[in-house]
Amino acid sequence: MHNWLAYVTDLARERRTTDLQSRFIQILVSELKLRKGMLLVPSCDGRQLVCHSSGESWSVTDFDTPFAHVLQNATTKHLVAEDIVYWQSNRAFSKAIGDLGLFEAVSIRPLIRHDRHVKLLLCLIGDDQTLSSLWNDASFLQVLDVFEHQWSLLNEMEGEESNRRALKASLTDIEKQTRQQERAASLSSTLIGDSTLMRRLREQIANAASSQLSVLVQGETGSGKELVARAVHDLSPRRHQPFIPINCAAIPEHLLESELFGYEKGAFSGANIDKEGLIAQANGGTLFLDEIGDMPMSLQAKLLRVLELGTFRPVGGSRERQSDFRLVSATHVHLLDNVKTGSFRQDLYYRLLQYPIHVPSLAQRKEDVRQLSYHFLDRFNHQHGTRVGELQPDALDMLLSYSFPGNVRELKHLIEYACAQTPDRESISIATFSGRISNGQPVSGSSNVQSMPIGYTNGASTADSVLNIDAASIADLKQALHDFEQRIITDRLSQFDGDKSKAADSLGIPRRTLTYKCRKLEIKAP
Ligand SMILES: Nc1ncnc2c1ncn2[C@@H]1O[C@H](COP(=O)(O)OP(=O)(O)OP(=O)(O)O)[C@@H](O)[C@H]1O
Repeated sequence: MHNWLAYVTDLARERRTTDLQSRFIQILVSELKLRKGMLLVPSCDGRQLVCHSSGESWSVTDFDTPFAHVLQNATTKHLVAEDIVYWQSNRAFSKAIGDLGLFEAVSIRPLIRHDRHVKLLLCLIGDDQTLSSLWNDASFLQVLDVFEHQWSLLNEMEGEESNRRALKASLTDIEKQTRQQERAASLSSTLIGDSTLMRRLREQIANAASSQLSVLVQGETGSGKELVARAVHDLSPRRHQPFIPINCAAIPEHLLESELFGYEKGAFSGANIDKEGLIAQANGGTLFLDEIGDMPMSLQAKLLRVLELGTFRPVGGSRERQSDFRLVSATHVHLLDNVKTGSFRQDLYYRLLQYPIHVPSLAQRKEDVRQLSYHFLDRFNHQHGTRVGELQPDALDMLLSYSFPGNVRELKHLIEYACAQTPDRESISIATFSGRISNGQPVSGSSNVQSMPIGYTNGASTADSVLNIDAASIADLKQALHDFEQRIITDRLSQFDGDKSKAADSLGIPRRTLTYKCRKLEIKAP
């Protein structure tokens, strides 16, 4: 005679279904001296039954175990040794049951029927007589009832709790997504363009900004890589710390190391004081290495070391320094090709590429040409206090059919050039572009002296005129210096028949620097 009711408080005390199940089976096994007891729980998709304690599972789609039948018919099965032979072809089942003794049986009972669904199976293996009388024992059936109630209650509470957690997680996800979208949208006043590609780019920037990963920005010259790098910094948690840019192509090789790492007094002749490098200055903020593809091999190894260890040593220094910076790099070359040809370290490449961002060329997003054109036109008017009107339809059409090898930078220069050619309050005509674009192609030498406005006086066309700038009419110093530099280099290149080494020598700058300037100023060698 079992005192089942003594266990009721035990069961009512459990607060989790898993604990309740274990406690229940424990009670049954010890009270009935069973060989084994299991509770089988249908998986979420209903295709499997999973044992509450061992995690073993049985498919219930093939009906090759009695479990599937009990689940389907919702009636108790009591199987003695000869019945079990029939099911022994299912290895997992026969392993779980083991060899039944002569007086042993397997009882499988469906529990907690709800909407014609069975929520649990109780499987008991033990003495045949004990098990067959169990289902007629009123006091046991009362305990079973308590167990089922308690299980349903806990299961419902756990379901609600998991729904609450899932809801909270999805709300957090939605909030995060909304925040990311707002951050991406906040870039639309600096990274102009409403094309799908531009919107996707802004989203990528917002995602990259919230991570700590190294970002590699790739894209054609003039497509906006530097703007993207800056935006990654501006949206990142480091935005109140310094953004330190350096162009690896613009600095002579022998100076690049000391620029980046700094130097200590006496490191070389002329090093009269300690000088902090850009890596140290970027501490807490972002270091932007533009034209990373031009970084010399020797420095690539040193950069990799800084990225791996977070420490570096200034030139001539003996002590390691620390700098916590986030690296953003950019290149217009296909860096993987450089890796293949051995001019760029593969390990560094993958270290830089933790978060790749590709900036689409302007030709890939022609929809943005109009918006960008008006952006540059408004900026021109604002900077020069002018009121140049809109683009005439055929002028806009010409821009839309142009291929823009120099990307957004070229469009910007074209608009500035057109504005400078257009009298105040008049609209920009197609004729203003005639010196720069013809039949959808750049006019050769269009970046030369004849076409560029300095101080917005027309007609400066020779090297001599470089010195004849109407300084009083300069309204944008940056633009004037740009044009001035462009004229000098263009003139010097034509003087040396396009020989960059000679032109660079004659101007007292390294060839690398000249090459870099030519690209930046869109100067094509004659
Ligand atoms: N989406 C854009 N919206 C507004 N201005 C842009 C956009 N993209 C580029 N620009 C402008 O175009 C010019 C060139 O951009 P930027 O210097 O970022 O290009 P880049 O890809 O870094 O060029 P390079 O390869 O020569 O270094 C800049 O004046 C920049 O402000």
